[in-house]
Amino acid sequence: KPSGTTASKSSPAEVCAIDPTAIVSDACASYSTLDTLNDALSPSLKAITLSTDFFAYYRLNLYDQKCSVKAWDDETGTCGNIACKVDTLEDEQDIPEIWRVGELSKLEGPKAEHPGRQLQKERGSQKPLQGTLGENVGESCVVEYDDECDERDYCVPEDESATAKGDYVSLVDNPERFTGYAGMDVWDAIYKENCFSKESQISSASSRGEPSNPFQAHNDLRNVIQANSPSTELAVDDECLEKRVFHRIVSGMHASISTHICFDYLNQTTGIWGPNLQCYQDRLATHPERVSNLYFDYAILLRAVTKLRTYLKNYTFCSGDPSQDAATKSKILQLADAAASHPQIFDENTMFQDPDVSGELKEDFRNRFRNVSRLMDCVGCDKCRLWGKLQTVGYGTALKVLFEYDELKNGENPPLRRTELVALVNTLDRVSSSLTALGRMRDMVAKPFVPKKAAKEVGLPDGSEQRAPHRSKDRPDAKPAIDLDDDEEEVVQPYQSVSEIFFEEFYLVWRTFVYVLKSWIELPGKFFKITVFELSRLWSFWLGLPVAERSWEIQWGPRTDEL
Ligand SMILES: Cc1cc2nc3c(=O)[nH]c(=O)nc-3n(C[C@H](O)[C@H](O)[C@H](O)COP(=O)(O)OP(=O)(O)OC[C@H]3O[C@@H](n4cnc5c(N)ncnc54)[C@H](O)[C@@H]3O)c2cc1C
Repeated sequence: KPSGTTASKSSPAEVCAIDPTAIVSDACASYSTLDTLNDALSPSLKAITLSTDFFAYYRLNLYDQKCSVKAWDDETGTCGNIACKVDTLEDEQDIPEIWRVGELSKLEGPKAEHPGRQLQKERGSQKPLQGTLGENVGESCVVEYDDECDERDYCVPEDESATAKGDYVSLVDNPERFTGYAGMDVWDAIYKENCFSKESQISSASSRGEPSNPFQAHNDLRNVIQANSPSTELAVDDECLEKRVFHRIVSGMHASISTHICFDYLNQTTGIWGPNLQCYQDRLATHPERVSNLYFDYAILLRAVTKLRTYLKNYTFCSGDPSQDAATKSKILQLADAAASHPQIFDENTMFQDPDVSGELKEDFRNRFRNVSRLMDCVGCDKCRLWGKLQTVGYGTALKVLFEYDELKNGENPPLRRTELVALVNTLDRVSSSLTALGRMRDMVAKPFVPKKAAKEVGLPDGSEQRAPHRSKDRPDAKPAIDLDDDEEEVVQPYQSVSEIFFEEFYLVWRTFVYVLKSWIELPGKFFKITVFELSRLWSFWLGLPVAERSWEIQWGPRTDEL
């Protein structure tokens, strides 16, 4: 297959037209490589996010920050209008009670208020939260002491006026899933807001007296994006490159949220939680560029965690609890080591190359992430806001690590707060879960064998069938659901007769046979094309002409589901 290609736009009937062997644009790995990596790493990631106090709780100002976008565009004054745009949240009163935010998306897990400095002093370091998160929680691993936001951060400064900076929430007990919240206007504001006008780019370049090619870094980025832009959603033009790069990250985050919504969906008629394949088709399968952006996000997040390996070796996870500290450290280092043992999946050195513009681009990113984080305060659903805020901090931290950190140095790197580390690892876990969920939903569409009644229960369109949902044991709503985070979940086995099993196996053997036969038939032609291509490259080289990039590569055979 030619490297650097992704799928063309798929028809609604297709599952997902992304070619697994294609390289994810901007990253250095193919879709199937990232899938394999995710399969290998997700158990250790789960062990970290589910079972360490340090990574299972998060501190944020969830309720006290007003939806305000004032700072984002003081000069034009348009921010007020965009702020108004998100006031559809007020309209939730029109929604039937059962669908209101208060009903569906209230935080169910333990919460604790962050103690102010004075209270912390009085309570001492062992029980600063006084058991409010549960008696078994190592509070010294959870509490973060107030510090100031560094100017170099991609983070959002918390509300300085608040006496206590935020609440602690359990991420394990507040899973990201369908809430019924309609956030289209917030997404719209997020995508619209982050664009720099062409004029500002040109003026910034001309003020430096650069007549030609002032945007080498922009062009580098544009080239890699252009190589793999399968749809109009990521259409490449010359006007706003920063927006497009930023867009990939946000769109990947959006795709991840959509995946969790579709995978853990509440069927309004039956009250059953489970995958909604129509939702998957509508929001993901028919938009390969969104899926591509999700993979891109996985690559940058994992690369950031890998880059922190040395830093994590010297990090103190919870003062005063050496055993927890050691356990947490060993788990996160195991993940970083395992990730580092694979070839690099993302090369941040291809970005921000030009010393003349890289400072501005980084500043742009920082400002945009702050703006997006501020927009998260406009999300009118507690749980969505929790995960939205966490994930923007997670991506901001990844960018900070990728572009501000030097792997070989330690003391000179900018400080990393506990919340940033927790957000980064949990954001990676969100995207990792999304890749797994996408694979499952892809399989469900591709391998239909559950009776129609069960298919209807999980929202599959008429005429389709699918696997039955898993039954989750520990959810308060205890309805059948697939829970990627629950290792002990019981799988409801779908009904399959002996003849169905036989034909399924027989069909697989047949497809394998056809595949092998076809490969042998095509082999001489492929060898001939490769020889001609290589000779033409040699010819160009000999003449001193630019040598075309190699457009073929050797790959392992397909997975069973690709046959
Ligand atoms: C920060 C945030 C967090 C949220 N968390 C949750 C949650 O946890 N649970 C929940 O049920 N709801 C959540 N929502 C709401 C949810 O994301 C959707 O807004 C809602 O389900 C309605 O979906 P939709 O299909 O109408 O379009 P939306 O997902 O709202 O998308 C709006 C428009 O954006 C475009 N678009 C969609 N996906 C992408 C993409 N990946 N890349 C580029 N463009 C895209 C499309 O043109 C689409 O019409 C959240 C919303 C926000 C803003």
